[in-house]
Amino acid sequence: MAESGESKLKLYSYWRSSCSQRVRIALNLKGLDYEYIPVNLLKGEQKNPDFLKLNPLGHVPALVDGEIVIADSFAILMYLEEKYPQHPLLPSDLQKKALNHQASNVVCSNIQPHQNLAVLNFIKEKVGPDEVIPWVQSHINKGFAALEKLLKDCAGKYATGDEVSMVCFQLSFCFILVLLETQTFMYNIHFLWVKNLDLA
Ligand SMILES: N[C@@H](CCC(=O)N[C@@H](CS)C(=O)NCC(=O)O)C(=O)O
Repeated sequence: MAESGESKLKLYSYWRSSCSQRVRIALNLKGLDYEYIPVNLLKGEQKNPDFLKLNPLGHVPALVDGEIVIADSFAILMYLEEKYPQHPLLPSDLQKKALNHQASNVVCSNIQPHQNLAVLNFIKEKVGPDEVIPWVQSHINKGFAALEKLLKDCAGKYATGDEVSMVCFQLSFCFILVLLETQTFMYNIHFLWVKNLDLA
């Protein structure tokens, strides 16, 4: 659903990127139409000069809304929430809202960065291939242990109650951690409406 007179949203994304999945889930939850532009991280397309103009860090996702460019999943979710209030990503209860922010930031700051391709390759090259998994696991496990404590008293059907909210999207990255054979926990994480997978 693009509003009349507005250009269609564009999402630069990679199918296996957990940060991009969060945004795809939010877009689909809110019923927003968008153009999907694949950026193949394994082929290094995130380092193409044209993409670096959108995000100098060379990370997906990036959302383009007319003249507005936002290149960070948390910032994108907040933007979508303000501009398209339908199917809210955050509960109205202040405490639950704060909890969603806190848990989302644990994922964004303390867990996800450790399993980034650039980080994995750096450890592999500078420290050694056998060190990658233990290094990453030790950091990610700390984040999960904290999340588990944070959410244990409020989890319902979803992470912070019976409504889908932002932190569920943040947690959609669990499948990557399963690949890394690290400790996982699942608070009924639903892979909602993840569409347009680019399997290239
Ligand atoms: N804080 C950023 C992190 C973005 C990020 O780390 N994206 C990963 C994919 S999930 C990426 O593009 N990695 C590319 C690389 O490591 O070269 C966000 O939440 O959007």
